[in-house]
Amino acid sequence: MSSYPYKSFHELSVEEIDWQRWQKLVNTVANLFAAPAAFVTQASSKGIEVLVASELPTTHYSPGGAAGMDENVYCHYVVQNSLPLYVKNAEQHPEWHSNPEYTEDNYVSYLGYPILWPDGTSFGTLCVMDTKTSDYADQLVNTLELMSEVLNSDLAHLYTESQLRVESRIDPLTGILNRRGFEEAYEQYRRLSQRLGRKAKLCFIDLDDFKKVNDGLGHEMGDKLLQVFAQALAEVTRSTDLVCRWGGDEFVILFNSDNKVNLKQLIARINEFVHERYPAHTIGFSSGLVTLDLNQDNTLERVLIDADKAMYQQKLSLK
Ligand SMILES: Nc1nc2c(ncn2[C@@H]2O[C@H](COP(=O)(O)OP(=O)(O)OP(=O)(O)O)[C@@H](O)[C@H]2O)c(=O)[nH]1
Repeated sequence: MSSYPYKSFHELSVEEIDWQRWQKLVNTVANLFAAPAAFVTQASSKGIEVLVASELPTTHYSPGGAAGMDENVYCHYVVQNSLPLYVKNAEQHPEWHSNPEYTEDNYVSYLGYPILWPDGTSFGTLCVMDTKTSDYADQLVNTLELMSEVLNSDLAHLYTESQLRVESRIDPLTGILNRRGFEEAYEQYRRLSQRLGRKAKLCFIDLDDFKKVNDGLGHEMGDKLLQVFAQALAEVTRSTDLVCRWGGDEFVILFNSDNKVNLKQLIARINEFVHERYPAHTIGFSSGLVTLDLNQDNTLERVLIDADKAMYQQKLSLK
């Protein structure tokens, strides 16, 4: 194995972690075991990364420090097997004689419990290390297990919270951003673009006579056409563009680039995509494209009014 497949915790879009509580917990573990070091670690692409370290002068590793996959450290065993590990005296176990924690930092004793994401995948460990051999009472060992379960449940809350956050920003019918998700993403993009001096284009799209589609073909078919239309938008745009179902039969695309947008070509590609899947139906739509000057404080509201106007002009010209 070259590295753990997990993202570093700091890269996850979770903001609600109560670091102070985790710090207190780790300090308490060191205290309770009268040990020089306790840690919460995470398995990440770096290997085993220290997330929280006991705040003691005797604690050798600090947050951010990591042991690579080639280093025979205790936590690898716990993460890879999702099992606790108790080494009372590494000297008596040749398999740990190549462990730098033992050979270089003299951590001869290790007790660690796995910390798991709610889906059962490894998160990391809660562990305590000592430079003396140890013989912890069962009660103490059980306490560490209990504390690792507290961390598991913190992670479960974070997981649910971040899932909910994602779900509340996605339109359930089409799977693309909903209005709320788009508004947030637009704000982020606007701020970033102002800093980087980037430009963007925004396209507002409204399906033509969609009421007639529903009335003529039924609501279910209407839903399917909305889905395939959203798929078409996602297909013909770049992964860095934002595609949103603004509501009902209205869609918005934010083109995240300085590149020219060829609306005619885009419309043709959307039509082609839909036609390949539903040859018997065409989805007529009108679109309005505006260029955004992100150096001006262009609120989304302002931009959409302009795009909407451009679109209605097109719609009227077709009637
Ligand atoms: N099947 C389906 N229809 C929807 C959904 N959301 C909105 N609609 C329908 O989309 C239609 C939108 O109607 P209007 O806004 O009047 O627009 P239109 O009929 O497309 O007319 P123009 O915009 O003037 O071309 C309404 O009939 C809505 O019921 C949905 O989730 N599923």
